[in-house]
Amino acid sequence: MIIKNANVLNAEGVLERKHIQIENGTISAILNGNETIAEGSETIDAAGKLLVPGLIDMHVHLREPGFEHKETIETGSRSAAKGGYTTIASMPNTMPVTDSPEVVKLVQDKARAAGLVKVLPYAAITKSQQGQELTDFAALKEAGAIGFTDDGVGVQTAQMMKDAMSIAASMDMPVIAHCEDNSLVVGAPVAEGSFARKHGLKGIPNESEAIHVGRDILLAEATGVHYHVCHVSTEQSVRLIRQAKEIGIRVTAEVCPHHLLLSEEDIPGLDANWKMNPPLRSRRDVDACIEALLDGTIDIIVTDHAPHSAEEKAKGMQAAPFGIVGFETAFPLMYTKFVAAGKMDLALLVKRMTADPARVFRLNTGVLEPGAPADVTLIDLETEKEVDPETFASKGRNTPFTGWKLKGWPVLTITDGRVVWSEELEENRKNEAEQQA
Ligand SMILES: NC(=O)N[C@@H](CC(=O)O)C(=O)O
Ligand SMILES: [Zn+2]
Repeated sequence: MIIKNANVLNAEGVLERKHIQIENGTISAILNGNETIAEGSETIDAAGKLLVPGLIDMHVHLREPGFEHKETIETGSRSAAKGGYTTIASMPNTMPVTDSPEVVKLVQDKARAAGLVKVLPYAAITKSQQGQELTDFAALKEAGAIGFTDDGVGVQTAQMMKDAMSIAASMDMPVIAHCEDNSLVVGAPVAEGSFARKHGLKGIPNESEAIHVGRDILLAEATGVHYHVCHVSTEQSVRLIRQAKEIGIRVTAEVCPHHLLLSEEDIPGLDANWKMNPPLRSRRDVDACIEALLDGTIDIIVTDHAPHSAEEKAKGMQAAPFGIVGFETAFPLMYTKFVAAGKMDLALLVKRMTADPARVFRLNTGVLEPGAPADVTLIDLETEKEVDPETFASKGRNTPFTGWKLKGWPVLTITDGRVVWSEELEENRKNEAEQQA
């Protein structure tokens, strides 16, 4: 396969016209755009499109097994591919929880059957994510888990976290933490602040996140583990991570587009499509997260794709589950609101969604070079479209970004040399499904 005339970022972050040659699922050559090429059996003309390494999302919820009404591994994979992702890491808060080799294998098997993107499973730190008893780390690593996390809940006791980190360190595995001290939260659906006060709701304080970040940084220092902080949302967490990095503690961190783009002041009313954990916080927190992403304190961008059904979200701000979908809006949001708005270089945005996650989690993808897997995404930086949840490939429609006018839409996604998403492919798939019905 040849992808010709693509715009590719060079090492200096400047766009150059290139032809990408793919053989047996691998990038075999990257040729200068003015070279004439022998066209292969399959040629894709990418003229005018940006070609980047397939995007990598290290924090996603695919809901299978157990919550297939929200999403399945297949629908989640398709949503990811449509969003330009070729590698995603799935969180273990399924039912049963991904706390045994059997569930790790089930996730891998379903992902392979879907055959769209690479799904890297995380396994739970504690059995059923109850915080009481550690899982069998060795067996889970052996089964293919790439790290340990109880995402969805914080590990409440320091001793449990320290034990988890000691074992993970001894087997060279990372610990990934959802940072939340439950004693500071109790039943609050939104952040502490003006929105909570206005609507008479309990508030989630910044300390509930940052207190775990601080505790865990000390434990990471003591154990030497690679400690990765999930969905950073507070100024205080940023400060602690920055200091820890300065003194050489092995900490990395992620942030979600919604925590870079929305504050509590933007929440229009009691609509649960604006309810997620961590919650939307103050403008100061948003600004701190942006600064941290730009200066490298925060290493990577993740979506925390968290689909829920419309019925569940209709229960209202207090009762609805936390979470919003993310795959299909992440790149257009970040491109339009940061790159096109002149606040971030295109090369840095792409790096935070490809090479940086690959570096942090030691993946063999995320770069465009001969010998690398042919995981690539073509992006249209010109066409403006409105976010319309009805068009999502995800089962989830829960997004606060409905109606936003964005550019930077992925148009073609290739995993291991195979086109896994394009409009044409999608049309064909729908037609076939209709004929079968
Ligand atoms: N982020 C969310 O709001 N929800 C996630 C859990 C999580 O990532 O904490 C979910 O599983 O729904
Ligand atoms: Zn979480």
